[in-house]
Amino acid sequence: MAVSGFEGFEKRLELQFSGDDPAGLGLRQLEFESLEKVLHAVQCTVVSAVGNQYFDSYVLSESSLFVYPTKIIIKTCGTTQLLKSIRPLLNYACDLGLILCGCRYTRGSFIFPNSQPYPHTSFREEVMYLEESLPSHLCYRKATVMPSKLSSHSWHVFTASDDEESHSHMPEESYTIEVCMTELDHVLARKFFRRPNDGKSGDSAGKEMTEITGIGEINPNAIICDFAFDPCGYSMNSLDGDRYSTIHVTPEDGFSYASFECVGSIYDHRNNLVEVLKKAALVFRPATMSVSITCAEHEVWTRVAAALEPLGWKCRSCAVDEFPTIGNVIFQTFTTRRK
Ligand SMILES: C[S@+](CC[C@H](N)C(=O)[O-])C[C@H]1O[C@@H](n2cnc3c(N)ncnc32)[C@H](O)[C@@H]1O
Repeated sequence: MAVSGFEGFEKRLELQFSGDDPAGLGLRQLEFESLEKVLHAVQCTVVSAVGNQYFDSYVLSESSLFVYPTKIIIKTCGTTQLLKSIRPLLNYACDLGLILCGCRYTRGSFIFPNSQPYPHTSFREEVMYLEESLPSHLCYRKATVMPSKLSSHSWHVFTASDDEESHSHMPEESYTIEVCMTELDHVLARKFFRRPNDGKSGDSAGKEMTEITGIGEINPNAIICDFAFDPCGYSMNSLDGDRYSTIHVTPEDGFSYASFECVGSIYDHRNNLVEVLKKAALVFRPATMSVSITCAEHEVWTRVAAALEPLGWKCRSCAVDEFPTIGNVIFQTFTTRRK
C-alpha cells in the first residue's frame, strides 16, 4: 500500500480476440499457471474463483479478472502495473491461435497519482506503453481524457481496433457501465471492516458482508464469488448467464472508494438498469460518483440520471465521445445535493 493510503481507483483493460473457432473454449483453455504468470507481471494474485458455462471469473488481491473464450477483462487497483499483462497475454493467445482485434483501457483519476509505478505514472506514459505493446494491425487508435466539473473525477479512455468497418467487437445491443464512488457514507463503510480476530476465512467473512450490506440483493439470480480482506476491504464478482458484475470496496476514511461494474443489453427492460443502479448506490451512499457507459449507439445513459436523481444525487456534468469500433462513451458525474 502507498504510504498515503490505498488507491481504490481501478485500471481496466479489455482485450478482444478473434479466432477460427468462435464457439470453442478459446482463452478459457489457458492453464491456471499461465494466468498466474500474467498476474505476477501485474503484481497481484488470485484469492477466489468461480466459473460457469460461459466464462471464468477470478477475484484478485487487487480487483478482478474475467476470461471469456475470445475476451479477457482485467481490472486492478492499488499500485498494480496492469498494462504489463498485455505482452504475456498476447503471447499466450497467439499459442491458442487467437488474434487480437480490439483493446480498451479505462480508468478514473487516481487519488494518489504520485504513488503509481511505471507505466502508470501518467496517462501520457500509459498511452505510450499501450501504443508500443499493441500489434500494428490495431491501427484505429484513440486516447482521450473525458472531463467533468469535478477535478477529482475525470475519465481516461484508450481504444485500439483493427478494422473500423467491421464495427462490432462489442455486440451492438450490449453496454458496459463502470461506476466509481468516493466519500462513502461512514456508517455504511464500517460494514466492510472485519471484527478483530473474527476467526473467519476471507470467503466466509465476504459472504457475510454480501448479506449484511445488501449487495446480495442487487441481482438475486446471480452466483456470487466474494472475499473480505483483513482488516477491511471487500471484492465480489457475480455471474448471471454470460453477464458479469463486480464490486470492490476500500472503506478506509479519507480515501474511501467503491466501484460497481456490470454489463447489460439495450433490450433489457428499462427498469433493470435503474433498479440495479439504485441498489448499488444505496449500498454506499457516496457523496460523489461517476458513471461511464460504453455503448454502440443508444440513449441508455438517460436512465442513469433517472435512477440517481430521485435518490438525491444531482448530475453535475455529462461528456460524450465516440471511439472507433466500440461506439460512444458517456461520462456523467453526480454529487449529493448537500455538496
Ligand atoms: C482489494 S480491495 C478492493 C479494491 C478496489 N479497487 C477498491 O479499492 O475499491 C482493497 C481494500 O482491501 C484492503 N486490503 C487489505 N488487505 C489487502 C491486500 N492484501 N491486498 C489488497 N487490498 C487489501 C485495502 O486496504 C482496501 O481497503
